[in-house]
Amino acid sequence: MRAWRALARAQGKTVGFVPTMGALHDGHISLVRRSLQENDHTILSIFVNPTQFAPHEDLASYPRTLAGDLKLLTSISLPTPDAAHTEPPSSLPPSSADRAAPSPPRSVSAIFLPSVNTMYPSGVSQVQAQQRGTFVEVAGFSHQMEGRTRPTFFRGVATVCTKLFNAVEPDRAYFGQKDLQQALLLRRMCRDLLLSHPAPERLHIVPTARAADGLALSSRNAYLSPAERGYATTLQQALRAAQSVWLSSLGREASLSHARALVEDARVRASEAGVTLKLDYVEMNDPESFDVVPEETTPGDGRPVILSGALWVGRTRLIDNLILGDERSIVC
Ligand SMILES: Nc1ncnc2c1ncn2[C@@H]1O[C@H](COP(=O)(O)OP(=O)(O)OP(=O)(O)O)[C@@H](O)[C@H]1O
Ligand SMILES: CC(C)(CO)[C@@H](O)C(=O)[O-]
Ligand code: BAL
Repeated sequence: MRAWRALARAQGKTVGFVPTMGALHDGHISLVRRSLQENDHTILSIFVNPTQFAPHEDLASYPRTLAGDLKLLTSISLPTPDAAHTEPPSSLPPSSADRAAPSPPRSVSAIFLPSVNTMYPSGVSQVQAQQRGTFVEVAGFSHQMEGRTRPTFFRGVATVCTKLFNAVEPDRAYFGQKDLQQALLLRRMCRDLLLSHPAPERLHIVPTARAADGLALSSRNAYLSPAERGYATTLQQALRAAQSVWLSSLGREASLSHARALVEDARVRASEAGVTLKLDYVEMNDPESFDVVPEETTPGDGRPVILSGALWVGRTRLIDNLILGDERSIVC
């Protein structure tokens, strides 16, 4: 990894990085495409990180599909931005500049598949009290939203991403909006740790890729039975319902109550079909502090708000979110 990175630097090539846990889908591919557009090299890592899973969570069963992942990654190619922009209109004869050899299409340059021992030289435990070695905590930002149900999750994510960033030293890194709290927290971590690889403003958040019915793509969707899949869009529908109430300036609680009521209706229907739905949370939080927004906040205030939630569909925990307002004004 270090030799590959040193060569890219010596050649003056930029490196974009997409960290993943594998079981790749079109959401991951949208991050890869964005990186291919913006960097000379794109590197993707696949590492199922034990420390972000609590002992009762699904580390053992997490989908691992390496052969398919590698096949998918090697099939992606994108015209280089230069080649795409210099194509002459077809009615004109090519100029001498146009006749210069076109740049080859860009594809993923490298795939980083570290072992658990490489990533955790001091050993690894999913039990925080038994962990030894160096860990990274983003204090004050790891207990809200996802962190309330998964109190050790962001410590594991921040730790592994620090290590991955140190290994790859990317110029830019790409994360998905589906895991919005994770991406914002990592941006803050880069700022707090004065990282230049990537600099916080070069940690990019890519919109959530969705199935045709609106379900956010996720590796864990593979756990869903066909009957469960029929109810998996409930969370997205609930968030949309809350959004419409929010836009009528009825306030946080009215909006969230609407979402909860929609989930309750779906829960009753699902249970008649033998499918269990259980709402973990729906919340509205400030994108900078992650605090719950005050009840009196309205869309007219002009500050963006994170509307997010998690829903158990059978034994599968699905998450989703919407940014209400102008996401470009989110600073951290
Ligand atoms: N639907 C999606 N759209 C855009 N980015 C996504 C999507 N799903 C995942 N990502 C992003 O891909 C990166 C790697 O995520 P990961 O490998 O955990 O996949 P995942 O589908 O989120 O898995 P999980 O089921 O564990 O949530 C993260 O930055 C994540 O936010
Ligand atoms: C960022 C990440 C790769 C860290 O393990 C993981 O949390 C993920 O895939 O979202
Ligand atoms: N995409 C988030 C990884 C996790 O849930 O563990």
